[in-house]
Amino acid sequence: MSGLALNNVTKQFGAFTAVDNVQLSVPHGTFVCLLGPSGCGKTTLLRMIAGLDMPTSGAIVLDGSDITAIPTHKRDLGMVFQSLALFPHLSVGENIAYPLRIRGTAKEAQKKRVDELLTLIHLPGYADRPVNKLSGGQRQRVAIARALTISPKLFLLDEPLSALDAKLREAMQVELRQLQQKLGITTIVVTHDQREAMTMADTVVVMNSGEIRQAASPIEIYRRPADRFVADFIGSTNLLNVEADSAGRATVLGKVIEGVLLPPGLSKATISVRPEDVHLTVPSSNTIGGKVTFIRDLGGTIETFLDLSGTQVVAVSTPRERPLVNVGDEVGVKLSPDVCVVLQK
Ligand SMILES: Nc1ncnc2c1ncn2[C@@H]1O[C@H](COP(=O)(O)OP(=O)(O)OP(=O)(O)O)[C@@H](O)[C@H]1O
Repeated sequence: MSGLALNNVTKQFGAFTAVDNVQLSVPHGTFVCLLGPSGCGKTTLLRMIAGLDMPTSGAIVLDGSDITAIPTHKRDLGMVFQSLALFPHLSVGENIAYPLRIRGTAKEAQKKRVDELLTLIHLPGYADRPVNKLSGGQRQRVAIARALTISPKLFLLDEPLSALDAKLREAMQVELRQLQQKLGITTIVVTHDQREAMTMADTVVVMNSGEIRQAASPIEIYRRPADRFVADFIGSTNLLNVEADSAGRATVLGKVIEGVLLPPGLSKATISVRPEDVHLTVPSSNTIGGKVTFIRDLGGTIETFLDLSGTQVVAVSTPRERPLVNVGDEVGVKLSPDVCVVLQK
């Protein structure tokens, strides 16, 4: 297979397992984001792919060859880490040309490649500027360009945008994704920012405690979370306890949610329902009864907080579709089956 494969990769530090039996296949040209809470093993996994850490067991395979024991500098990688490590005393062009210079590439070819890359990162004509005179975002682009100078097989980035302010960071996410698509380079980015992951990735890999909990497209992760951890970690969600009736149908507070079945043999479970999928209506025999406890109007969206006999639920709507409710109102909650995800774990 062309691309990267992680086969049962485990990393232990003494008795502590930082990465636990990770299995992942990254087809050539894919953009993958490793996402998860602090300490879940993202950086350790990236460092093993980079050859900076050796797996305790398992294999790393690139384009069909086992590279587990190959040193970093022979892996054909481009890397950008949080501390960009640009050479402050060199110009933009000298920084970008550095990987070619140490390989003894001819001056003319170096210059040509630098110009190509400067166009690619939207900084044409910047070759002679000192890097310490650049803005944060410009420096970030130079670090990215330098990592791409030798057209690597794999592009690895660890929290590359975390030092930037929110606005610039969002712009750079779009830029990085567009650049990756233009070059078709297999890219793996570590981030703890789910918006960033959703913006850039073909595949989001959600990790917790050293394990992959789900690896799927952003929309699938959001719409069909594999378990409770993923449902709760990605976006915000409502977790509702459900019980099976005699026909196996899910019920909330005694009301059947038509079309949602619990797996055979399971009498209780939790369902995840996104706030934008909670619809409010007038109370009736087919709705779940709730009371409005708080309304937060954020301009673009309105959050309606509800109490469903002790369970807190949030419904999000836009001003246009805003239900006419006030704090203290009794309302009916309607859940359509396609928005309810039954979580077994
Ligand atoms: N060299 C090491 N020796 C011992 N423990 C380590 C070492 N490197 C990492 N760890 C531990 O392994 C776990 C995973 O660390 P890692 O840096 O991969 O997490 P992370 O998901 O990247 O977290 P963050 O988002 O905070 O950077 C942590 O509990 C960390 O303390």
